[in-house]
Amino acid sequence: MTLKIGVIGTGAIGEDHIRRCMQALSGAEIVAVTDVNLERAREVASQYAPGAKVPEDGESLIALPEVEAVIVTSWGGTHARYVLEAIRHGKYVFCEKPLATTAEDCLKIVEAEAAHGKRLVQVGFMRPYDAGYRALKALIDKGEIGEVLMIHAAHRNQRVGANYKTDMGITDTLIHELDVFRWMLGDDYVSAQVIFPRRSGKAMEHMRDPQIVLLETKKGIRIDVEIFVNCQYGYDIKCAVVGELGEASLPMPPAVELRKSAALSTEIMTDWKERFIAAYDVELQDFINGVKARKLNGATSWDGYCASVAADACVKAQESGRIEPIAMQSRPALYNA
Ligand SMILES: NC(=O)C1=CN([C@@H]2O[C@H](COP(=O)(O)OP(=O)(O)OC[C@H]3O[C@@H](n4cnc5c(N)ncnc54)[C@H](O)[C@@H]3O)[C@@H](O)[C@H]2O)C=CC1
Ligand SMILES: O=C1[C@@H](O)[C@H](O)[C@@H](O)[C@H](O)[C@H]1O
Repeated sequence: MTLKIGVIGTGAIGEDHIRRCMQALSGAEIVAVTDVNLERAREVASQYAPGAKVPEDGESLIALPEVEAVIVTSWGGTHARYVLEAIRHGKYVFCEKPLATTAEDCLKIVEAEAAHGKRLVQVGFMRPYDAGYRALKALIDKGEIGEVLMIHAAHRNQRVGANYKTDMGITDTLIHELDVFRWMLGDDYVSAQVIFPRRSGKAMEHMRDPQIVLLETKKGIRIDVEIFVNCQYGYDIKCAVVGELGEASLPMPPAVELRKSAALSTEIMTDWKERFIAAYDVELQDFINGVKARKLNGATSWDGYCASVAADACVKAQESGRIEPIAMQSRPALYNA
């Protein structure tokens, strides 16, 4: 059986997921696409999914009887309304991160899904599907470095556009770390602080970049994450986990070592699409298989909510300069492992 999917939002990652479903993965086809920019939706459909319908808005797409599952890749602020609408129709939905831009909206989704009584939502946190992070978690779980004490991490983008604001360093960028560390450590956050080092002259005038986020978990693990979204040289994701017995680091993606002119060099990627291409493939194939098996495996609405609560505290900490507490509601039984 081929799973019939509709996609809302045909920008950068929407287009890439449509290509992925139509050309790289198996068992699914894109039968409808839409975007507030309908011209863009038609262009993407004609390139990758020529037979797809182009309804005038996301709600109409979700209501189409042939659409069995929905992928939401519109701007973050629009996610909640589409995810809630998909749940109302009892349809499976893959929502790109963030699940919603406020913890309050994430909680509405959690409550709607819990009321429905079974999982319908998978959040597009792809790092738990990345081979490097999986290897790192496996090593930690085996006890190779003993109890984890600290994490030193960095999330660097080459540059960002004019619409990117300082708080997006948290809600759009750090949100990946907020999710992946919960998954890797099986732990939750209790507080956050944000420190601003000297501002890079390469950042747009309206934004403060870089920033350092300090997190503390329930177990007392301390995490520092550098967010630097105009680092100029490449897309660089680093993560070193320090335990009682040693340190384990996220591997770099494989790259040829070049020895030339008395120098040894390896290429650094510049684009998230390439850096995590395999993880996105595995993640979406798992969603397709999960819908068919009526059992989703990837990040839950609860994970989306937890990341968002932590993100809200970090944004507050950006403004207050203080250590801000992070407290979750109690977890509905639907999300118990
Ligand atoms: N998992 C990951 O690594 C990544 C996730 N993302 C997430 O994917 C989402 C989209 O990001 P990009 O593709 O980079 O942005 P983008 O700006 O390239 O594309 C977003 C598209 O959504 C459309 N759109 C906006 N509001 C809409 C609405 N109400 N209904 C229908 N379409 C609407 C826009 O016209 C645009 O074409 C964001 O939430 C972003 O955080 C983006 C990049 C990587
Ligand atoms: O999700 C992503 C973007 O939306 C975000 O803007 C980037 O900072 C991240 O590296 C990328 O993975």
